[in-house]
Amino acid sequence: MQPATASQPTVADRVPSPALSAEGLSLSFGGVKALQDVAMELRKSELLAVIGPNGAGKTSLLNCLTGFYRPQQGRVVLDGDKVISGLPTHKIARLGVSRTFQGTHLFTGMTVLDNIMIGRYSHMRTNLAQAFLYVPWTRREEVQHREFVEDIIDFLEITTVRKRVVGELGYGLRKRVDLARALAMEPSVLLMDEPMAGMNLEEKEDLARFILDVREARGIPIVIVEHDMAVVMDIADRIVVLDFGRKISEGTPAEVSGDPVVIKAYLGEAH
Ligand SMILES: Nc1ncnc2c1ncn2[C@@H]1O[C@H](COP(=O)(O)OP(=O)(O)OP(=O)(O)O)[C@@H](O)[C@H]1O
Repeated sequence: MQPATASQPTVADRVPSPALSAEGLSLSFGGVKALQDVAMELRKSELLAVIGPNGAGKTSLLNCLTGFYRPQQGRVVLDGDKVISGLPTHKIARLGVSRTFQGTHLFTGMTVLDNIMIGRYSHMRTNLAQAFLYVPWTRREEVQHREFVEDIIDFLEITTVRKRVVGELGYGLRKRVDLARALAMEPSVLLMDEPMAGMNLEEKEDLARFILDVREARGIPIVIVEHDMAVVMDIADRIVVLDFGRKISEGTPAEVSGDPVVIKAYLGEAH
């Protein structure tokens, strides 16, 4: 076999590095093993769902990916070469990992627009004193951030409520504002923790459409933790299945839903 030369790319050169990957993650709380040697890969532009029965470790995995939990073993790598496990959450967010939460983490007394502007904070150069004195570049910077945010507001079709206080909005719209706030951070990957929980069918269909749009129109790869199997099977490109902290299956929706190991894990939950 010929050795690879500078003019002959190797297979590794041709395969794009994953947007985000986890290698050998283990995490325990006392005697509870929340994650055991879990590996996963989020490919560029894909929508990857993480599913599993209650207590399987889905939220723990998401928390390790975003730095909320620090795994005792393993590492998380962004864009093929940036090791982010061990970094504080705000640094991980600044590097482009953005998330939405179970429920929402919005300021209910503030307007939709102001909540989304908070998502721009990590991109602002202006400090508080400069903002107070309103120096000229502060004004220019604010205009640029406003334009960016208005574009997201249009994209998520929340223009009519942009000046409304978040506390007055229904749950479906709040979740859309939460998604807008996450997008305002200009993420390179987006992680969503149970976005459909507590929604009616119409709200679920709306949000599913916007999630697909984020992936398709903005090219942002997404990890979604979700209990609603109909939604997962409909929108996911691939699925990772956890049970008792271990990865028990991985593949396309068709592969995973036909996997006897997965069926057994879910039947075990029902009985
Ligand atoms: N902060 C914590 N302290 C102690 N135990 C925890 C903590 N977080 C998670 N666990 C435990 O780790 C295990 C995995 O929990 P995790 O919340 O990650 O599962 P999950 O798959 O997201 O569950 P669910 O679908 O019910 O939200 C569970 O046994 C849980 O009780």
